[in-house]
Amino acid sequence: MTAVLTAHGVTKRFGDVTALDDVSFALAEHTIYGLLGRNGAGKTTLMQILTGQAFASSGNVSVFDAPPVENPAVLSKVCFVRESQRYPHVYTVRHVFHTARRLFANWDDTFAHGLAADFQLPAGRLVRRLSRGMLSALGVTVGLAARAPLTFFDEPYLGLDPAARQLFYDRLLADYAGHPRTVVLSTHLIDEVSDLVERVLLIDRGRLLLDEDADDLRGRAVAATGRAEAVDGFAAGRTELHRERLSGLVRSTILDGLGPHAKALAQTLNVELEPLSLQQLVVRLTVPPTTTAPADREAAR
Ligand SMILES: Nc1ncnc2c1ncn2[C@@H]1O[C@H](COP(=O)(O)OP(=O)(O)OP(=O)(O)O)[C@@H](O)[C@H]1O
Repeated sequence: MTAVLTAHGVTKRFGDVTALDDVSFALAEHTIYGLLGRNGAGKTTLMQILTGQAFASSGNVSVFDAPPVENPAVLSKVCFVRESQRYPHVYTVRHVFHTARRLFANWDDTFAHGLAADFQLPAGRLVRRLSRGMLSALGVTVGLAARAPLTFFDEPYLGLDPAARQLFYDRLLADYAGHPRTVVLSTHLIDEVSDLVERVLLIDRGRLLLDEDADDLRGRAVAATGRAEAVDGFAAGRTELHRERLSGLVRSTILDGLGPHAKALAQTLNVELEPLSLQQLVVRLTVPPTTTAPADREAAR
């Protein structure tokens, strides 16, 4: 794999809060990542450090083989789109595009104006007069048209309605096909991006819980439903993440439960198997179990 970014042992402390705890991973070129995790998990803090906007308390980051902090050569290849982006008071949408053209070597003005039209973004309007959704559309437009080799989207599309979000996903995929780059999407809308992302980084309370191929994860866990003894028989020796009772039946969430052997066993035991979506899996891995079922998060690594 050709890495565009590597992070080694990145830890970030804010007083007694450890926002990131010994996080290490690499981002490959030409890959779309989903950066997932619950509120306060550390996603924004991580992206700020990776884009040179904040210092790690310890550990190091290399972006295109150099430290990103105050490094214009590196930062010209990196685009960080976030909802809290501030613009000068007098800026219109057109001004933002002008500035982006100077900042990003691969900026495509025609693409930007095409996206603005798609999102019904008035080019002459002051940014401070845009609606929340329009501001999100502006962020997304800049992130796409910049065509930066490394682009981070920190939930910039939260203000977008479902149709506009779909437009963003469609445009991203279409443009990515012609102009492959590394994209990191931080989002809580996991089901929506589940088919888009190729690899998943899951952060839980500052620690990197998963760094895996999205396809592998999609088939990784199952919900097994049946009578308690049957489910016990199926779950024996497997990693059970969660268990609940449903009117006389037991439903157990199990990791690595979908192989041919498991399917045959489930059939014999009369246990019904249902694959978990990426979102369900992330919820199960990051929400503490409310029952006495054993939960082995380490096994998910
Ligand atoms: N400047 C700061 N000072 C103190 N604590 C901070 C600061 N920035 C972040 N934190 C804390 O660090 C932790 C991680 O925050 P971060 O914003 O990175 O989470 P997140 O995963 O992006 O959350 P969300 O999904 O809610 O946006 C939280 O506990 C947060 O309160």
